[in-house]
Amino acid sequence: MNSLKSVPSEVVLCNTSVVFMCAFIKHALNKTTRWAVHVFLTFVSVCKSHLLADLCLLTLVLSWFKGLVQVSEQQKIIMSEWKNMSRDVLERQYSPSRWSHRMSADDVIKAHVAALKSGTEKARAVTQTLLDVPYGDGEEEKLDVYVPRISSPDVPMLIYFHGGYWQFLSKDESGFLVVPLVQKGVVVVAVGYSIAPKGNMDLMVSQVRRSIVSVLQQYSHISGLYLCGHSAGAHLAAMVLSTDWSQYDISPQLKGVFLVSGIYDLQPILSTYVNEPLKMTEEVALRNSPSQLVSRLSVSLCDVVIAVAQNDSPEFRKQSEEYFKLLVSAGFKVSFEDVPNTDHFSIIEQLVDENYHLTQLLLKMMGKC
Ligand SMILES: N[C@@H](CC(=O)c1ccccc1NC=O)C(=O)O
Repeated sequence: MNSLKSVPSEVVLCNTSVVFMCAFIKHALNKTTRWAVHVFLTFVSVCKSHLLADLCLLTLVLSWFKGLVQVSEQQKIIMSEWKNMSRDVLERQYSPSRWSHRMSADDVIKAHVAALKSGTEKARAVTQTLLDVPYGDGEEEKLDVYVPRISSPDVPMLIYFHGGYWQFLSKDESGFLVVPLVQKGVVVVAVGYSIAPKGNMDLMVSQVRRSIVSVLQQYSHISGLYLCGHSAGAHLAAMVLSTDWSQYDISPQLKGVFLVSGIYDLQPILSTYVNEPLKMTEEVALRNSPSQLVSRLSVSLCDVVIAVAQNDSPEFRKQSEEYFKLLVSAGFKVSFEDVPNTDHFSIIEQLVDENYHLTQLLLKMMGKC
């Protein structure tokens, strides 16, 4: 065996600098592998064989290269799976009704609209209401307020943004979730906004933000402000969470945001039928994607719940998982609820029931359980 002395000094120097270079790059990629590199380096420095030292170096370089390829491949798969989908596949992924296990796509939508309408009629029959309160000058810039009968010093307010892919539904069938909340002393507000094709994404986002400001100006005595949204409404609620309030008269202190089966990255729907009435450009989709705005969020004490249906499509489920991870890494207090035996529609319809898991969670968030 050769002693270390017999290895030419320039070889040792060159090998060592390559090892350090690898270690540096590897450190930039993955902090945990730094320790593996340290072990290699120690091994190289103590071994007495020129051949062994070169073998170590070769192994290290090869493992780094393999790791580099694997990491970038994984990142590519995670970041852009939807980019590899054909239009047909993408449209299926973004057709929530086609993933229900309960009924056909058409029937599940009909049943959804019927459930929301009858739930809202019942809520209006048993609750004190203030309907069509304007929050702006636009025809759709109105909201419905559902008020508890018993007055209490602790009155939280829940503002609800309806779903419907920014092109269906309205506030008029968005009172279905009111009864179990109002019974516990929560004021519920259902917000109307200008759906497409009349409205566009920038307008809808501006409307929901302005609705909050207006409500807070009229109800300054509430004990806490909470938001809930379903599907497109969860997207709008998440955009409220991402608001730079410096341009507004007040800066609302949100205590909790309850997001149900939402979309947080609008890019995948750009090339689908969903975008036909919306007519979003890539720029519009990016500036209205909550997932793009997380880094700008200042972490607040606000609680966030991200709920997704067991039978939401894989793309919808992934949207929720990825937004959840982004909020966690931004430091938010956020929890993820994968709701069993639900689809995109039943996950929200069941809020009519006070014993439903999400109703209980929502009440718990508002300190009313
Ligand atoms: N094309 C969509 C339609 C849809 O999302 C929808 C239609 C009516 C009412 C609500 C809907 N989405 C719910 O949030 C689907 O396949 O479900």
